[in-house]
Order: sequence, then structure tokens, then C-alpha cells
Amino acid sequence: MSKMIGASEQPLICTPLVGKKRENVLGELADVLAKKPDIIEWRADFFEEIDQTDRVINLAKEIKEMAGDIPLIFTIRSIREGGQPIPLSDEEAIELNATICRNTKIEYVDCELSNKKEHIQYLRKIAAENGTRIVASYHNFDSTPSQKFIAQKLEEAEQYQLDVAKVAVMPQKLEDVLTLLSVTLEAKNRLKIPLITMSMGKYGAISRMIGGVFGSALTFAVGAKSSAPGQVPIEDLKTVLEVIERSMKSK
Ligand SMILES: O=C1C[C@@](O)(C(=O)O)C[C@@H](O)[C@@H]1O
Repeated sequence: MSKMIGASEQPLICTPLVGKKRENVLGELADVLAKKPDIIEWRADFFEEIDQTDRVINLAKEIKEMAGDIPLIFTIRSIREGGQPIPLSDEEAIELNATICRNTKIEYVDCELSNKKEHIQYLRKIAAENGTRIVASYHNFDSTPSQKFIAQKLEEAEQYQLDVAKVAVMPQKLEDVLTLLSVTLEAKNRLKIPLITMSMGKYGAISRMIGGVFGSALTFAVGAKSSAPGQVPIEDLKTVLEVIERSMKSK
């Protein structure tokens, strides 16, 4: 049964693929599938042939075929939000996302809220026409902005009528992790769309385990290779999530 973001009380576990070449991506996919994640993210900014649309589409189709029922997120993370340097402009990256929507059955594409308004609206239109959902994202690899700022980012995703809002921020101290969890809980009670939030790095690792309790619908874990600091191995995360679920059911 495929699991869509926000459809269940329990947070979904997503494992990223970060290979540079087709063989690496498919090798990672085979490793990751054995660990049974709920969702898989292809971080296409790591793919060295990202500027060759046909290659990207063909590999996306291969990943989809191999992943079967497991939903996919197609992500081009920009360098300004912690991604790899790629030879595509923001506009070309949006167009590649649109091409993914038109030509594959991938369930989700990631779209950074730092993109131009008209580009976001264009991608929303193409995604809607093709039944693809958009994960609207904001990342800060340096610090944790104020609660108000993070809340605004989550709200922006809903205002754009996108499908999921995601925020990943870097804590400098444990209080920053509390800020992220607190804004998640508050936004979860206020907004209609599902949220994905995480605090990164060593302090933030705990948020990847308990974020679901505060309203994060998905958490990223290492299946084959990590795509961001603080991600926990999927085996450990599954154990922790099971313990949390059991504890919260008991009286
Ligand atoms: O947005 C995110 C979240 C993330 O940065 C993390 O911290 O787990 C990992 C990325 O691959 C993904 O696109």
C-alpha cells in the first residue's frame, strides 16, 4: 500500500538517493528498498547528468519502476539552500520539475519557496494538470530563524496552495530545537496542509525522532547514504518510532 504524506497519524520515513551516476543511484535504490522506507527522495542535484533532460527522465522512470508502490519525491536542491552546484538556472530547474510532472508518474516534486512567485505558480499549474503534488520547502543550513519567520514559511506554502510544507533548519543550541518543535505544533493546529519539519545536525537529530509527535508528517533517515547532517539510520529510526507509538498508546 502506498503511503501519501499526511494520510496517517504516524510520521513516514523517507530515505534519500544521492548517487552521482545512474549505476550509483540504482545501487543505492536496491539497498534502500531492502530496508522498506515509506517514501524515497531522489536528490537529482547530485546526479551529474542533470543537464541532460532525457537522462533524468529515463532514470526517474527506472527508479519509479523499481520502487513499485513506494511514492517518490523528486528534488533539485539549490546551492543556496544546501544543495549541490548544478549547471541549471533556477528557471531551468523549475522547467525540469515541470518535465518530471508531465512525463513520469512520480508523486511529489520539491519546490523551494525562495523561487520566484511566477515560477512557483507555473509549477503548481503543471503539477495540478498532471496529478503531481508539490512539497514546498525552506532550508537554512546556518541557523534557526525566529518562530515567527518559520511559521510564515509554512504558511506561505498553504497560501500558494501547494500540497505539503517543509522546513529544515540548523540549530546552534538546544533551544533552537525547541523553537522548531514548538512552531511545528502551533502550525499543525492552524494549517490544513501536512507539514514536514526538522532541526538538522547533532542537536537536531532528536527532532528527527520525536518530530512526529509535534506534527511533522515525515522524517528523513539514512537508507544507503545521508543527504543532510543529523539524519539517523533507518533501522534506528524505526525502532524509536515504534517505541514512541507504543508509549503514546498506553494509558
Ligand atoms: O529537505 C530535505 C530535508 C533534509 O535536508 C534533511 O535535513 O533531512 C534532507 C534533504 O534531502 C531533503 O530534501
